[in-house]
Amino acid sequence: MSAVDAAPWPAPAASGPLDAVIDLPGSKSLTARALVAAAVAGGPTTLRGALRSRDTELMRAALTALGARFEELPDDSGACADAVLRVTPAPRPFPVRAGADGVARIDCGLAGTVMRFVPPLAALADAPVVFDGDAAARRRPLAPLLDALTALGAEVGYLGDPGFLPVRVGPGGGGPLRPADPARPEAPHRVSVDASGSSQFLSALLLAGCLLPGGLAVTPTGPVPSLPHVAMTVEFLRERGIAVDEPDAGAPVGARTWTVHPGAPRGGTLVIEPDLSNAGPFLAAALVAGGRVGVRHWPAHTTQAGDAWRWLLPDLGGTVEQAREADGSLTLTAVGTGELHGIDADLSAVGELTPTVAALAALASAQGHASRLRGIGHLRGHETDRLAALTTEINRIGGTARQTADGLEIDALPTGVHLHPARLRAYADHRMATFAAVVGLGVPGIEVDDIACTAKTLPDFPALWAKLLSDREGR
Ligand SMILES: O=C(O)C1=C[C@@H](OP(=O)(O)O)[C@@H](O)[C@H](O)C1
Ligand SMILES: C=C(OP(=O)(O)O)C(=O)O
Repeated sequence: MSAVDAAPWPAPAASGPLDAVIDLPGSKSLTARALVAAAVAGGPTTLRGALRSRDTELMRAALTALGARFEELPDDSGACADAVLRVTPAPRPFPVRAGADGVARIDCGLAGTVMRFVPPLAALADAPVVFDGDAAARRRPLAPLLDALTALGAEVGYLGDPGFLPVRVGPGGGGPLRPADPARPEAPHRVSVDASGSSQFLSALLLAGCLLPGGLAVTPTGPVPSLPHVAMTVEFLRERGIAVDEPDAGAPVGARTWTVHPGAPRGGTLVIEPDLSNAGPFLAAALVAGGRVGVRHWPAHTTQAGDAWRWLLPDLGGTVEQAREADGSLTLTAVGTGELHGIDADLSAVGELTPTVAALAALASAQGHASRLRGIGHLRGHETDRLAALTTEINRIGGTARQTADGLEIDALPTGVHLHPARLRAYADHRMATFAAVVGLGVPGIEVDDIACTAKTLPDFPALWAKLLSDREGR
């Protein structure tokens, strides 16, 4: 039985103002970087608060196939229910573990982080690896990264459609492992990449770049979306002792070069922040239902895209408060009245927040407000074509949405026209499933065909959502 054959999930409608405070598991993006850095580090790493979800389990399996070891320890802090992981880094070159048929395989599932961050490591392994994933992963862009690896001397062989999974990646003649210039061993390797389809191509090269003799200088040939995620990669490497030179923000596109210097990231203990992108649907719930929803342990400084909720939610009709708890941590609380505003926003830097923003915008359209979401053409290459999916699902419930070249427009509905119940499709996309959950708060009778796909980054979503709605005492 496939997930969509399972019984649809009835999205609960709001029955009154909320008053909840929640703890969320660790950030998917920070956990992915932490697992990769720990797997190639100069010594063992202990990770606290690491996310356990489909994406991060696949990342662990991928890095295990390249020789890293992961051991779960009992959580002695009592502070969080997430895994405490002890990571023993892989020796180099990474010793590839082949299956019974002599072929080493890595399953990427639908995880952009696995399908982008791990192939550069396979170029530094002792044998080729075959990467494949879900049917939807075979449609996600990969060619610019693989072209960059080929330019660095790796072996890349397409096993299906050129430019897509499945693909075999190996060290070739050892290209990336040799100095770029034998006469100047300190000189970095240099490569260009078109990262306009995904910032993950740039992050992937930077994460592996410190392992190349001389390091790696990467020049994107076009615009780069999701720049906070690149900043996250850079900050992450620097915190682990790797020097990274960043280009001037004002430098022209095509002339901006990120240079990562050689070295092994430091091991040690690392605490992962809660996932602020996954905080979005919960905070949005306060705007739809009215009342208050707090998220504990909001970081005071962060590179996570989800920190943008602090300005996005006020634009959409809510207010945001931050309070310091007795233990010194921050709780961020969204406060709403049920009255929503439309929004006209460039979301290129925070594209993964779009489905939640679109849910609020769709509900705002039934209160007479139009919205325009711009700068997010690259969402066509996410877990599903999110611009197509959001348009279809908003129109399915009686809204009026259309795609533009780089985003979405949602028209204000005439007075007296309401959104109506429907069974919404998730397209195997965790954020389309949570889009539907937020819509369902405001439109009684919404069902979701596949709520289980939220396990990609937030396995407990249905239970957390139920608690959000029942927890009237909150604190
Ligand atoms: O590096 C990362 O962890 C991510 C980068 C972004 O990818 P895109 O630049 O492809 O949007 C983001 O949307 C994705 O959810 C996670
Ligand atoms: C785009 C996303 O994921 P991925 O890491 O698979 O690219 C996302 O989580 O919104």
